[in-house]
Amino acid sequence: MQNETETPLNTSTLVADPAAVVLVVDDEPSICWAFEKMLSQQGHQVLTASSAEEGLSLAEKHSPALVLLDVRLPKEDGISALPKFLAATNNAAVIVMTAFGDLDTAVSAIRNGASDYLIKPFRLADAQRTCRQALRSALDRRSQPATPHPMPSGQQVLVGQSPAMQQAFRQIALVAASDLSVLITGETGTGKELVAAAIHRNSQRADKPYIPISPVALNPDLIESELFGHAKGAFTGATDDRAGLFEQAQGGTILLDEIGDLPLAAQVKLLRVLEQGEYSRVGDLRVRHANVRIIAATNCDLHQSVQQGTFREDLYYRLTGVRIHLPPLRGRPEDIPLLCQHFLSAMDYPGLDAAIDANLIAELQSRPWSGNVRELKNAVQHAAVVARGRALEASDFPPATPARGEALAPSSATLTDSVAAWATQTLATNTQPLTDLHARFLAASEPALLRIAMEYTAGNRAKAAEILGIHRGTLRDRLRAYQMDASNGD
Ligand SMILES: Nc1ncnc2c1ncn2[C@@H]1O[C@H](COP(=O)(O)OP(=O)(O)OP(=O)(O)O)[C@@H](O)[C@H]1O
Repeated sequence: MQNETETPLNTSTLVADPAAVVLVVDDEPSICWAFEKMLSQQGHQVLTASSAEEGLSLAEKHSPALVLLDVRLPKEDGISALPKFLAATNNAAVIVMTAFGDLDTAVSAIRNGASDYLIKPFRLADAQRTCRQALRSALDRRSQPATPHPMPSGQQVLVGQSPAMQQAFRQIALVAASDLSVLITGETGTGKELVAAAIHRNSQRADKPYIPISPVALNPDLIESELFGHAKGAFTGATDDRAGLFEQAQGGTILLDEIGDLPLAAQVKLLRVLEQGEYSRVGDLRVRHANVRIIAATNCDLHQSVQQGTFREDLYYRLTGVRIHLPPLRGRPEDIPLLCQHFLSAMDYPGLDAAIDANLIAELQSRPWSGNVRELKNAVQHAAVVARGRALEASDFPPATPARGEALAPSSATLTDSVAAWATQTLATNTQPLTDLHARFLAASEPALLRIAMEYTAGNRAKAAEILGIHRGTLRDRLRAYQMDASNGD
């Protein structure tokens, strides 16, 4: 991006635009940085990714309104990934970024559904104008009535034949018809967000906005303002009145993902919305009416959070009235063949019927899938790329990740011996019959593992969670449970 000759930014007019989630996919860190700075100054939430694959998983999770997509990316290029971004987002605007002389690519990108393109190197002022126009038309499109009960795109279809998933489907159908708030529980990657989207899509609010919000992705100092809006002068930097996400979702549905991460002050406001259908912007006493259905999701034990004082008890009981639980994938192996077919068919994999044989299915069903359906989806996509059109084999799949708890599985004789000695001694020294040996083992061994991961990442929880292969919220809960949460977070 060229910065020297640009016209000055007119931020006073920009802050009036509604805040949106913007995704920048570029392997040049300087480009990501420049967009992040420019767009976050305008109040947008900016996510960045250095590859199409990483970008797609963020797009699926956060449904950005605008995607800035570079053409030249390390693995899959931007042009071939474009349809996937369009499918993974709800009518996002996609701006394709190309190098000089690559105009033909840009033109074909527009033909394939991109909203606009930018030719590198570009001036900041041009980029700003293009982003603004694209965002406006995307937000307009999103707020316009959609076709009633649109067919879900391949990305949004919930697949499952196990009794547990059939039960979940029944519950979705029942609650969709009502306007009740719902709590969706389940381990990471079990499909909670898909369920929330399905409830919205099948409800009377289907033609109104559906806004998934992840409190951990919001600036903790501004979270109340992001959710409920603020009045001009409410705090330093509040230069204008601003509507929050609840206002943008008016008439529609909000998904509060990882609800356990919501700060206590925002929990109070949320309870008021749930009980009285009212809220006020930060710094503004005027009572506003919220016509929004609230769906919450969590992969942690909210009841434990209540006991630890980090989650309000009244809110807990208000939310747990209707609960849909998604069991882990290892508890419903009969869903694995169907899911594999589904993910391969979404990739238009040739010879679908013969692509996976019974032996391979049995091998996949024996894996622990601690990342659940998300891990299976990534593994199938990985295997399909390696197999390049032939029938898939076990060796095409990435190695199985260890089961929870098995992460501590001994890799050396010394560790094995220590675990065996510990278990023998614990059993021998207990006078009462034991019923919680596994929990005791975790409590004895897990703190050391967490401490090392936290030290290794200099206290950065997001990185530590990545290394451990667990969700950030889970790590936070464990650190809290072991009273190891004095560090700064991320
Ligand atoms: N039953 C299913 N059928 C088809 N795809 C699924 C199913 N369950 C999950 N997926 C896919 O797995 C991925 C993870 O799903 P999702 O984001 O809904 O999980 P989650 O439980 O909300 O995870 P997290 O707690 O980490 O936010 C998505 O790509 C989703 O499309």
